[in-house]
Amino acid sequence: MLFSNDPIPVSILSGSLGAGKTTTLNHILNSERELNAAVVVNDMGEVNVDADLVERESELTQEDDGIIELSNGCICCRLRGDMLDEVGRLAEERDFDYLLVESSGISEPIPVAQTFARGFEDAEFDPTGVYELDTMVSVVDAHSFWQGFDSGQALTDDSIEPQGNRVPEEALMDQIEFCDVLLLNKCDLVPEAELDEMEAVLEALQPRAKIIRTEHGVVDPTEILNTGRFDFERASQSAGWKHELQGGHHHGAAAEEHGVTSFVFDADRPFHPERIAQFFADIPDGIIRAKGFFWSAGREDIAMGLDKAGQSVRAGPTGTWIATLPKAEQEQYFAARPGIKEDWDEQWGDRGNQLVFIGRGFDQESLVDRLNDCLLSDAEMDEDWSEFADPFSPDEQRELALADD
Ligand SMILES: Nc1nc2c(ncn2[C@@H]2O[C@H](COP(=O)(O)OP(=O)(O)OP(=O)(O)O)[C@@H](O)[C@H]2O)c(=O)[nH]1
Repeated sequence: MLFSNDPIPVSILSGSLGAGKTTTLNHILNSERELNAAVVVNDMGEVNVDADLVERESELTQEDDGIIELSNGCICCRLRGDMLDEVGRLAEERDFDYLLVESSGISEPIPVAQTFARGFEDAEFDPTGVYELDTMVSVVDAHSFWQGFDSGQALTDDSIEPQGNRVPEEALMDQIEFCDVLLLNKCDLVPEAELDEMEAVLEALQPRAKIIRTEHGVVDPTEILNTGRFDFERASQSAGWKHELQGGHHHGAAAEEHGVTSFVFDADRPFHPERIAQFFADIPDGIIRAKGFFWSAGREDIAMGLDKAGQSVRAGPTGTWIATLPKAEQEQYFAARPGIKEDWDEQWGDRGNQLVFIGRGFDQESLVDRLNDCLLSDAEMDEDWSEFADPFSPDEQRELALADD
């Protein structure tokens, strides 16, 4: 039992459509009979099927406010304020000790976590001190794991309304990269050897999370409730690619055995815009994740970003080079990050390329050769860069057209 001033712990379940979130939630509710939980279920459709399933298979009912349904929208965007107002109302009554949230299959976990950890400007209710985010759980479907990274397969499904121009594989990547506990569910449908391989990939994409294999969502509730694992700063740094950029390369025996590798391409000369765009549109299938920033010749004023999740590849303007900031701001930046000046170029400052690639069974050497060929040659370094054809969008990261196989 909580004391009335203790914050109420919250566990959030994310995961793609049909991965097993509802099944897991029901398992938890049924095996923790003593747990006095309230549940928020977010469904994209008009009828909240998941809420009905939770109600039918557990002892909670919607009438006595055990379950809040948020339908026809997503709690990571349109329904963020609604969710807070609802859980604020719940907190006033305060006859429960734990809050469980099941997000919709395409929810991005970061904004949902932010809503609980830091509140949301458009909502009246401020959750800080009332709720405390305890564990972010992502449920990954082992049975459709590889297809999950295939070209927009789920986009053809009419029941899904993509968020903006985001695609489900990007949501899947977010869910893998931002969580404390990762349930690899539906393990009954996949041979052991293949599960080992998936786990090696998952570890490379997300080195911090605890990975647990499950069948029909059967997991020890202590892995999900009151774990105290969530920490916003740590979670936002936990993606494998960030780790890699910070020089934290260490893959275990499992990765090695399954040919899972990663590397950072680092160069301080600009890319030819047309050649690098072509390269991005034709990255080998083995690369599951690529991320980072780059310098496209002719765009000296802006840092370009690359974001590849499965078959989806986005590239375009993303940020600012420190070299383009006013002197006073630059000094502040240098003061805060003493190491940065080591890579500072007299003429070009911090402009350069840092791209992380994570995948399995790809030929790193040939990839690096291809990337080197995309850099400007010595002769091109002396040309007028503004004359180069530039296929990138002028103002945002956009999906690149995929090269025909
Ligand atoms: N074989 C097998 N089936 C499973 C497993 N877990 C869940 N299922 C089935 O998969 C289907 C989807 O499970 P749900 O728990 O509804 O998945 P969900 O993630 O809540 O789905 P959405 O809310 O639609 O995104 C159901 O028919 C489950 O019975 C599992 O481990 N193995």
